[in-house]
Amino acid sequence: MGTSEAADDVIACLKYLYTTEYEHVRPLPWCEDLNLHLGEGYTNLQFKEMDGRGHFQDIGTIVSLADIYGTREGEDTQGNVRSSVRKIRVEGAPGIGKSCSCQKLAHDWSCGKLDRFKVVFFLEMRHLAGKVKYEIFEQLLPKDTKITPDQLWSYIQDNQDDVLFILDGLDELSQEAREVTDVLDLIQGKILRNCHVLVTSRPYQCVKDLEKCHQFYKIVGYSGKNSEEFIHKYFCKSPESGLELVKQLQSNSISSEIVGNPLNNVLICVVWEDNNKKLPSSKAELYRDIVHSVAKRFCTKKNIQMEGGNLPPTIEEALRGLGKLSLEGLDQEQLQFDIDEITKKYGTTADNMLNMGLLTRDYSFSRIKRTCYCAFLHRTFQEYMAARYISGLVMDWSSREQGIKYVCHLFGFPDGTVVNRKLVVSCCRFKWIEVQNWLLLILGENSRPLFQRFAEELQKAQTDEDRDLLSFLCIMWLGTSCAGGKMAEIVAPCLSQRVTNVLGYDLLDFAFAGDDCEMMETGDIIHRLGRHSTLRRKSRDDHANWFVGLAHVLAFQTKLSLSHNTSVIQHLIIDCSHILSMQEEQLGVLENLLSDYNKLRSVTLCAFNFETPLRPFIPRCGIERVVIRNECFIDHMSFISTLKQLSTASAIEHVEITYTACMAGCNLMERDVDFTEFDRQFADMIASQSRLRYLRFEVSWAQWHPKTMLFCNLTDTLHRISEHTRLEFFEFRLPGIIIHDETFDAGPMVLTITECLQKNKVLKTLRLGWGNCYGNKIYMGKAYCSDESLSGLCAAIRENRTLETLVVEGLIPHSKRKAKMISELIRNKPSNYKELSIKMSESPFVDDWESISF
Ligand SMILES: Nc1ncnc2c1ncn2[C@@H]1O[C@H](COP(=O)(O)OP(=O)(O)OP(=O)(O)O)[C@@H](O)[C@H]1O
Repeated sequence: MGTSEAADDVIACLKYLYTTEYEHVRPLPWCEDLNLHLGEGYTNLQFKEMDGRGHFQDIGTIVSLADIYGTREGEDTQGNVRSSVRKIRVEGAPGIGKSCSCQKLAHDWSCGKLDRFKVVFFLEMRHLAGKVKYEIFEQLLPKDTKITPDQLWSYIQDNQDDVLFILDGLDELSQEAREVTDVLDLIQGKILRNCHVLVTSRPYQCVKDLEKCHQFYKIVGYSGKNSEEFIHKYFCKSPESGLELVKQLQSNSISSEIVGNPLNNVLICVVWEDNNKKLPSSKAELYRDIVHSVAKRFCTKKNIQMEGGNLPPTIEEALRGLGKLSLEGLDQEQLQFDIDEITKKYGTTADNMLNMGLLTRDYSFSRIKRTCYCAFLHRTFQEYMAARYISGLVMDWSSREQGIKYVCHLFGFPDGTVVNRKLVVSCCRFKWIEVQNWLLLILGENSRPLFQRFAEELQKAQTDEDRDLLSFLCIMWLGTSCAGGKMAEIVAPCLSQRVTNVLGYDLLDFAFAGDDCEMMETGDIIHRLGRHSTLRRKSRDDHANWFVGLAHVLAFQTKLSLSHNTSVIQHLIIDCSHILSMQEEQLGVLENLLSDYNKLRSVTLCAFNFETPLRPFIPRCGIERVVIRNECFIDHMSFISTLKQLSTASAIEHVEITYTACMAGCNLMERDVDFTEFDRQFADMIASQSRLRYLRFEVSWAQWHPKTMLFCNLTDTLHRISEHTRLEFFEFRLPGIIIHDETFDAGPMVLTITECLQKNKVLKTLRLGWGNCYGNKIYMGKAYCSDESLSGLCAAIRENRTLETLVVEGLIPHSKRKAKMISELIRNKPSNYKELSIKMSESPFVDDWESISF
């Protein structure tokens, strides 16, 4: 057989190898049955190319490494660039897809997609032990190849421009191999200088070996779209699973950068599948599995023996080292580490720490004073590793005490007295928020000592402010913990009877404001501001967790018998705007618990807006007092729904509803609003709450649609009040000038108030007010009522013996005769009245209403 025929045979063998063996990737090398088909599963990665000034630029269009050659091929026909670029360097973080891309390149060639090259040799550097000439045979060719290494070598020498060497993982080339191999000569063009070489390595490793390469690419992983695409490909046999996982990932706080790493992405798919199509119950389990798989992958790569599923002690030691490094780094706000220092400090463990795959290397930004450092694949990994390290200390008897001390310190409960609790806990929250959250997830029931400490501090709290803050924190942390239900048993008995998520300040804001910014450098402030804005999002999670924690506490306290003499939550003050950050399911749990919780006496709902359901917070039994303070615009339907919900609660004694702003009727969608419905609902609520003693409704600012005039009509409501046997206080206040041409007959209202005063024998305070007040005058609109009606009302007022306060503003239109009647009444007010006032309304348009005939 001649050399050329033999070379054809080699080419055929290589193609066969790449189309068969390299057709699949094994993401978990120890798991033989997990083989992903490259042709179907390969997902586009994002690449960047370094420009002449040392900056990486987006190159957008390249889809796989084959495109690098595709592009240059095109250029060749026009400008002969083809000959100048022969050595290409590709870098990327661990698991980012370097090997996979190389495999794809070889596979593409074998399928005829890259016939610009006659021969492609794909060599894995970690298996390289000698000269390239022999390694080709060792790694790629069958034993009975019909060509000798020398013959093949001379063929390569003769066809250099048609030969591509793909050299994967130069960073994995062993020291022994380095001493004997000529692969570096090949990369540096010292041999076969016209051959094409594409060499990959982890970032900034083997820099000297690669500095002469003509082009430099960096793989930056999946875009959000790519990562979803991969998930769909992974689940191509059950597309609905893919959709479900994508949805779960979107609602989970798993960082998109983490899913952007193809290895992490595939691990998430594997873990999700193994876990009955659920993301592990906690993020901590997911990270635990990812870290474990990365470490196992390293063992397989390095031929380090494992016992069963357990990691060998050297690897556990390296993971502990990484945890300590993470923790110390976070303490110093350090995300990058000097490699030399790690090697000095961690001795023999350093090698495994650096190469396991959790750290990636990079250079400092400075081009003048370059140092090589390493960093975790993502900050979240660093935070997770720090928490993993501390929880490791807590769970090991020999280091437990030290671990617990660490934990308490991180949560802002150090040994010794704390002078400014608010400052200490908020600064710790600011600095350690993620580690705190991880710890609560990893420790589970092992966080008992921490919650015991919270309970002690709660008992020691001196002021209401301290108690509110500590209760808020405890409840929020119960909601974060994966053993929140159990831990609630420890803290619940020490919580005060009044709990609230309204602190008057945001913990994370407070810590920021508490820092001495003048002492910080500008860069530091900018960095902190950036971090601060991400933390703002976290603060929403804090409130969502508070609701979850509250559910744990209520579940525990519901089980307590009434005779149990521990203190239970009786008063809730809730900023409802945070409900929006809660998930539907969590809200359902809370609603169920609250509806069965009969120990609640009062609930105050603040900043309630029409998107927030009120229902979950009004227990069906036991509640005595409901206060709603809303600062948002609210529509008519929400008024109605609030009243309906109040009607269904049993035995309420006190209801206060205050809206700072109201848009009723303004909304174009509400043109056909029937405001008599409002009166009906108000009346129903009063009728169904037989124990009601106090009812107050106030809107302090409103814009009205002309139809709102009907809002003045409270006849049904007043009928119910006249029959009520307990109601002592009723106040109704509605502002707004009614600008329209229709008139309002106030007669029926005046008549109903009259009847109410005649019939009711319990009411002590009745305040009714409409219209806006400017100076001493009240402007309402074109109302009308006869003098006879007013005279009847005056008589009823004189005869009523129970009322102590009566104020009616804006309802009765101004006229001289009416003014006289009223001043007479006031002058001779019966002795039971402490306050008696009837203010008439003026019209903004018409001076003398008497002149208008009806
Ligand atoms: N483009 C891709 N499409 C689909 N899956 C991919 C892709 N890139 C990587 N993967 C998946 O991620 C796993 C890890 O990728 P790969 O081994 O190529 O990473 P690497 O960058 O070579 O990592 P290391 O530096 O640790 O060797 C692969 O086994 C594969 O399952």
